[in-house]
Amino acid sequence: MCVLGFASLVFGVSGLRAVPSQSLSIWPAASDLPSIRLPRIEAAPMNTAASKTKSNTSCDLDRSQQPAITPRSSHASVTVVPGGAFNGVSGDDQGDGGAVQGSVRPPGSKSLTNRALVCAAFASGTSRLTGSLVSEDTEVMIASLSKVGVKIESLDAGRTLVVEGVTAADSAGDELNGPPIEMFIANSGTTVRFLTAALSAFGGKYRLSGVDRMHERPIGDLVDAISPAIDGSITAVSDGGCPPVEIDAKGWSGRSMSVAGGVSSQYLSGLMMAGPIASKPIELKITGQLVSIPYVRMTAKLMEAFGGQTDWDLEASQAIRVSGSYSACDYAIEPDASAASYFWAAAAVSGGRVTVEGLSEDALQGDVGFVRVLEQMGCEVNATDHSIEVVGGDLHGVDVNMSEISDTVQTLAVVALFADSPTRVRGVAHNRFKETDRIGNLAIELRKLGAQVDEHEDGLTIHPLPAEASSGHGDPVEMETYNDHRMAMSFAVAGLRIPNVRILNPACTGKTYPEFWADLEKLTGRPHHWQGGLTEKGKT
Ligand SMILES: O=C(O)C1=C[C@@H](OP(=O)(O)O)[C@@H](O)[C@H](O)C1
Ligand SMILES: C=C(OP(=O)(O)O)C(=O)O
Repeated sequence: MCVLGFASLVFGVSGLRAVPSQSLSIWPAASDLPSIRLPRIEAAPMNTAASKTKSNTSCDLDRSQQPAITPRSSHASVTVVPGGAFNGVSGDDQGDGGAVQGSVRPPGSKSLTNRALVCAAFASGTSRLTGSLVSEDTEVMIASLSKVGVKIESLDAGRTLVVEGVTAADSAGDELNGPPIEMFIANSGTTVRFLTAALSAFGGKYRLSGVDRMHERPIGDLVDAISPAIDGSITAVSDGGCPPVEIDAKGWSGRSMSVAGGVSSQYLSGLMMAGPIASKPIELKITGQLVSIPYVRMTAKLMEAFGGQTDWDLEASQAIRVSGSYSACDYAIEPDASAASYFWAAAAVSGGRVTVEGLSEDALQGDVGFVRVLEQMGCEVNATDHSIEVVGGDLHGVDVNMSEISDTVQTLAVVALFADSPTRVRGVAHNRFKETDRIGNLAIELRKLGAQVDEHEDGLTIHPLPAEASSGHGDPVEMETYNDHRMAMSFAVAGLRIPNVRILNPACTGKTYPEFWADLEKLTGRPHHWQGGLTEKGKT
């Protein structure tokens, strides 16, 4: 049965450079994490007790041993043009230098597109996914699924995907004697984690590899969860339990698995989505605290739309039972809420007013909760059942656990620069394992703007930018993006307020939002300044 539900969700709320060498633990103490029940995100006033973490992970990365971060893919840079009441221009002015005002509809959600692709790929029948994201992360998912025999037709410039699923009968049994099917998953965490689970359940011989950074991002806990249940073998090849992943299997023979939740929720989501592909009910036990919980609820809702069933009571038993099988579905994908955070932040830092269309507070994506943090900081939030508007106000620092909305930490850190008191971000130790170290490298870059930023094991304290720093620097400040789309998009928000913020490798937004720069230009009504030969394709 196809359920197009937008169920309500309670908020819980690379240039070449050696990374600093330090030991890293990523297992936050229970006291530092949100309770397993989804709380509404409450950003407390600053100055609550500092958090503690303990080291207890099989996925520690010895960063002194890591290769250098992937080089920048382009030598271009972009400087967005500041504006707003804070730069001597009335907040009511439109156009050049004015506060950011307007509305925008971001492209489809990466998380929903890649989930819907997996469920549709292993469903009986033909699904139609509308509002899909067209970006690197979805392209590598589509290319990989196509290699398993899934037929995916792209209409409307990729925004509609017609997916003809494969079933267990089509499983790649023949390939078991031949070489593995090679899949390139770039730096897409959702793709490698979802497919590792799904393909091991489906059966066949596969090798999933990506860019250098992907080979530093942990997947060992997922491989460890699958190993005892697999009829065959599964290996994470790189040191510390990181991709490439090699699978040689006839599917899953076990029915119960245990997975650690503290490094990434994508492991659990992957196992959940793989359950119906394994064609028999399974039970998943979560060990330790679970990060990014709203994504797991999103997984359950998405699966439901395609006929997968999940029965879970995280609070009582930390266990999820998965059953059912997938059947084709027409599914409408929400705009991306993490992408929306940059536009809401643009209103916050420029004293403007921005409406994001196509999202409501009932969205499946927990990142819509970002607006409630902005509200705690002093912004006004006006939500309807199809849009969320943020109106800038006087900004105050907050103390907030962002474990549930960790993709918006960089956005919030930039907004925090313009508050009148410090902001403490907690609960995001796992952010060190994303496209780059989103704690350490974020602190390095924000300091370039003149901010005092304290790095903690589980987050950051961002102190307000001194007045002289927010009025700009004579020379451009070059902001490294580490090939991390969210660094680039967040620094664009800083550039809306601070003159001469030059963002390197802007094309890295292509991971989830190739049209970001064009959409921001449209919203601000003023062209950015491009340097260094970025092509029109790169720009848009
Ligand atoms: O399941 C998903 O779609 C995602 C889960 C989150 O990862 P973690 O669970 O690793 O925090 C998030 O950062 C990522 O962008 C998308
Ligand atoms: C962490 C992210 O992506 P992923 O883990 O899917 O690569 C992200 O998009 O911010």
